[in-house]
Amino acid sequence: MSQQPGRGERGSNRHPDRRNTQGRQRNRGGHGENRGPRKFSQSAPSQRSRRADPARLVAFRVLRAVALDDAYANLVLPHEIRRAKLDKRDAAFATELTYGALRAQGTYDAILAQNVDRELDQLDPPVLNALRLGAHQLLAMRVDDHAAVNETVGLVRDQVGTGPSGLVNAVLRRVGEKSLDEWVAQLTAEVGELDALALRYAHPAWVVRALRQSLKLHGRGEDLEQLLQADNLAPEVHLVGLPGQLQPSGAESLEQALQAGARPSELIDGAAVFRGGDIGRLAGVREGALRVQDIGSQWVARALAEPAVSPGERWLDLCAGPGGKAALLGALAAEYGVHLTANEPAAHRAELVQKALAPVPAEAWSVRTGDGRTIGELGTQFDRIIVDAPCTGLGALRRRPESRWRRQLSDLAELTVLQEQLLDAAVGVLAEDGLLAYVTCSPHVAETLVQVEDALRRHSDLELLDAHEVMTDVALPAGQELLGSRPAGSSEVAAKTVQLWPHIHGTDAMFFALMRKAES
Ligand SMILES: C[S@@+](CC[C@H](N)C(=O)[O-])C[C@H]1O[C@@H](n2cnc3c(N)ncnc32)[C@H](O)[C@@H]1O
Repeated sequence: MSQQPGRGERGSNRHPDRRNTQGRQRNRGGHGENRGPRKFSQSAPSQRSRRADPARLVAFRVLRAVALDDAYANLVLPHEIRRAKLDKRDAAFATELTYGALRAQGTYDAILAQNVDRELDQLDPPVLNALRLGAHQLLAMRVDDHAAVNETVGLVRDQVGTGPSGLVNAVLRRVGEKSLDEWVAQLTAEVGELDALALRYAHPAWVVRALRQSLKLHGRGEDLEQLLQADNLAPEVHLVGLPGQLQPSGAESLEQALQAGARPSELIDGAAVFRGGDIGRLAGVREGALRVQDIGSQWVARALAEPAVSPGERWLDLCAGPGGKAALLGALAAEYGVHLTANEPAAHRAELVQKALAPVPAEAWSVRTGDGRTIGELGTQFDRIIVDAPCTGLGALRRRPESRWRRQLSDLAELTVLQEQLLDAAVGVLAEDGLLAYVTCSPHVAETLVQVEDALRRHSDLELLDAHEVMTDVALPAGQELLGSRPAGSSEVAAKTVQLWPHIHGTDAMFFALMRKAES
């Protein structure tokens, strides 16, 4: 690989919350080892590198796309890495830099604001993005200080022009004068506990508040810091081998994944955990019988689909895009001789659902492209329905580094109305004695417990089942143990529903409620 000037050792994937507490004397290892006080280049910024380092340029491009086009970093990054033809090591560096700078953006902005002589929103957006990248290298990566500053200045000269390079140089030098812990200590000296946690763990304060409330109501009030820490770690890759008589078989594909280094899930059957490695090279993934899917998602889909199925049932996935749960439900539907309708309003996402279901025998499923609120137009009653509702996604912050800063508290109002309407539409097409699963990848109380309580109030013919029991039934022993006991003194809805957590279950923070429509 090409030797990057002074980049230092890469790949620590560390985050602000997990950094050492040794202050300025930290050993950064590798050829960029830095054991003493920080050293910066003596040459003026204008005399330094004009060329942007390709890995840093990739990170810069992704941050620009996220800011300007509302792009998702996890979708843009692989494309930019391919475009720049980065080798494996540079790709890992670009990934850590991109995700780290995006995830900790709020914390870095607070630090930068201490060192810039104007409001941050008065800086050119590309300059601010470059400063965030520089801050992440200085404060959370094993990169030599002078390389972090010089390369960021070079990036700015190459991509923005020489004008702002002096400012970038000066600001980053000041940022590099303290460790992250020292900056956080300074910034949190006079703020309340919640704001201090928000800064330390790089979450917006309203998100910390929402997570704290949800943890409390689920009897885990002590866990807040652990959860915030878990949100900042890259998730492991979870795989599902689709069940049933598929060609090729999901079970065989899963076996191949295990031989390639994956380990079987301890929580549920048919799942595996893959750590480091290119999943694209697994034949099963290319052929579709082996899919990447969070184990929490698999777990709730199985909990709806496994209990006492009768052939000929009709199932509905009301919010199916991009098709993760639909693929698993479709494969189970084919196995049990039932039919799945997968509904999704966004045409491009409905296409993804079609693609996800492609390995499943076609007679077992169909896709409807339409608004879930109009599902009654089909004139069909369904025996099992999953409403995997559009939500804030606060339970999947590990996966989408930028999402915590993009989401606003005000989004909740619109989303909770939509969730309510989708639940009502689902109840309208639920057959007597039929099962309705309500799922979110958010633990926000307004999207979870409150939605279920309100739905039960609006629909007196709905009965809340014990989702805890159903999820325990489809879990392996370790999964049963991890589900644990119900929170003491919680409401009936909290006791009968399940909230998974990244720091406990290693899954997204999925919420699962199961209801049945009474026979009249
Ligand atoms: C949380 S995602 C579903 C994830 C999916 N079940 C899976 O496992 O891959 C929510 C989905 O709801 C869709 N959606 C948004 N508005 C909707 C509506 N009015 N009716 C039905 N689905 C909607 C979104 O496009 C999105 O694909």
